Amino acid sequence: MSDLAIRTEGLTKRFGAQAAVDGIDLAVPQGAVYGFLGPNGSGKTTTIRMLLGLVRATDGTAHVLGDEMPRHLDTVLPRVGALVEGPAFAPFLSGAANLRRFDAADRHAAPATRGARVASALDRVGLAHATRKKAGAYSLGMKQRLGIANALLMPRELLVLDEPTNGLDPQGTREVRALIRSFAAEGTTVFVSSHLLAEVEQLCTHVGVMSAGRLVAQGTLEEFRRSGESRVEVLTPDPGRARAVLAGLGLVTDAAATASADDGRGAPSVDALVTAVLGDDPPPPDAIVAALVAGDVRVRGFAVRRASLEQRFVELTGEGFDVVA
Ligand SMILES: Nc1ncnc2c1ncn2[C@@H]1O[C@H](COP(=O)(O)OP(=O)(O)OP(=O)(O)O)[C@@H](O)[C@H]1O
Repeated sequence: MSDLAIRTEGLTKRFGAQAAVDGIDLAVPQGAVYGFLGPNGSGKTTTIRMLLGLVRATDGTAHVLGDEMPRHLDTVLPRVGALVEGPAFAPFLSGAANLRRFDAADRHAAPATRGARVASALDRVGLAHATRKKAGAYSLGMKQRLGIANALLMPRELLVLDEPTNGLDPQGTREVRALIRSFAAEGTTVFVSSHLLAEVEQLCTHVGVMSAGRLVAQGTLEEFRRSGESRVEVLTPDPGRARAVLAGLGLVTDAAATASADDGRGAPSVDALVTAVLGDDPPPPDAIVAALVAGDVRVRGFAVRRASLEQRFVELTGEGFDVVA
């Protein structure tokens, strides 16, 4: 199982009677950009805190980079860069001075190379121009990038980022996303939590969906796309016959949305939209069209549509997502 950067089994955290995280089995492949998606309060931050050894699990196990946490905290954490709830920067110190302080607190960081490390981390996140500026005068996006620079002071195999674009304006958001992509391009595994579906869709190779403390789905983004229901849509002035043909193909048609002039050949025809769910092993679209035509259905429009990721997540969590990019 060494190909997993993060693996948990039955990981659970209870606060009193409430299970904030309820027996989750995470599997984060090495090299993945894993989007940990869920509405507010679904248990993402608590999970991340357990992974990093910031809070003890009530039950279950967590392995990070192959070693059990928190037992191997001392050897695992130096290999992990983390951004959790924004680090507390001293507002009156410059960005560079803040990073030097954090670097000095890391006993694995050689003091002789500190200046170079800090300069290169700031450069990496695009803050080279603002090294002397006080952190208190940074924009929110700059502060977040300083937080990421802090996570990058040492070479990391895994980055764990808790809502890294939260509160950022569109420009800051774009910058942080571009950074995450560049880490991924270098082969760093990234575990990033988000309540933004569009963000996960744009950034991630894998996704895990949390709902009320449970991991309700997990897999590649592509698997998610495919797991949503597909529907066939037929625009026709002959909805009755179209329904009969689709039913004959074993497809379950949706209730008619609109009444329409049906099957009256010669009568002024009104197009109706007939839709049906494509099940597990549907006939190919061309066979559906052929069957419709053979069944005397005048096909004026035809489409096969897959449920959007948003519809899929709503199905899974019973909650709407904030879809703003
Ligand atoms: N220290 C704590 N004591 C009691 N309850 C807590 C504590 N920390 C978290 N919780 C509860 O656990 C649940 C999960 O919270 P968590 O912060 O992990 O969710 P989240 O998905 O990260 O949400 P958000 O995006 O709002 O941070 C919430 O109901 C929260 O109130």
